[in-house]
Amino acid sequence: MDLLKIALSKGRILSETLELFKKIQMDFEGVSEDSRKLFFDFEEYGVRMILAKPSDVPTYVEYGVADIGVAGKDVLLENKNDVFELMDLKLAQCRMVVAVPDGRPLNTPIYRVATSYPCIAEEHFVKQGFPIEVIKLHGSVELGPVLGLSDAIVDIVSTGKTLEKNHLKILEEICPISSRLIANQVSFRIKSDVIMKLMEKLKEVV
Ligand SMILES: Nc1ncnc2c1ncn2[C@@H]1O[C@H](COP(=O)(O)OP(=O)(O)OP(=O)(O)O)[C@@H](O)[C@H]1O
Ligand SMILES: O=P(O)(O)OC[C@H]1O[C@H](OP(=O)(O)OP(=O)(O)O)[C@H](O)[C@@H]1O
Repeated sequence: MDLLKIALSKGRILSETLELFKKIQMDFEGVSEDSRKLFFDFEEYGVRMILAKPSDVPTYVEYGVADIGVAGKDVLLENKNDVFELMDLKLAQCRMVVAVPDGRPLNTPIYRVATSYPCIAEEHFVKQGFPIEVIKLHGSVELGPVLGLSDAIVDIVSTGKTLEKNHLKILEEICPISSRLIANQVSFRIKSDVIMKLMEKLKEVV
């Protein structure tokens, strides 16, 4: 049987994603990062579940080793993989923002921006007509302005706690972020029946 291969993001959004599938009677029991196993077959649902690093999910889907996947809009905007974005699953809702030190006087120029999202940051400032230097960091980007590495950051904000604890404030919002269901372009055509059925069920619970 040709299983529908679904790539899910490990980490913070895995449990929410599994909960969502549970709501449509797909209980992927035993899927957990703790087991260190990275793929699971569920013949009863006709599904192979793949657990990937969040930023790699669209890559697996683009190359067709996964038919569909769940990925953050941030990853999709940054990586620009050739995949279909099918629906907003409304999980892991947060915002992509520009943040600066909270005591920063208005209109202070921004020259350097620390971020894990260099493309999103670059595009945002280019649109505004500001040439900036992007400093790529892999996490804890809030340290950029605190340590004097950068004037601003472009990063995700959810509760705002990380900004607050590091004396930063939002200067502007770039876009809202949430998890999206994506599909490989060929799989979407040849497995359209099963993918459409899955989407219909998901739409009822999202
Ligand atoms: N603070 C947050 N609140 C809600 N959603 C978030 C938050 N941070 C990230 N996300 C969303 O969850 C997705 C996965 O985030 P997660 O931190 O697990 O991945 P990651 O940054 O690639 O982690 P790591 O590099 O540690 O594996 C992101 O792509 C984003 O869409
Ligand atoms: O507004 P908050 O609720 O505080 O969430 C925002 C933080 O969450 C993410 O970081 P994460 O926890 O993934 O760690 P990281 O800095 O290592 O990416 C993001 O990069 C922010 O730092």
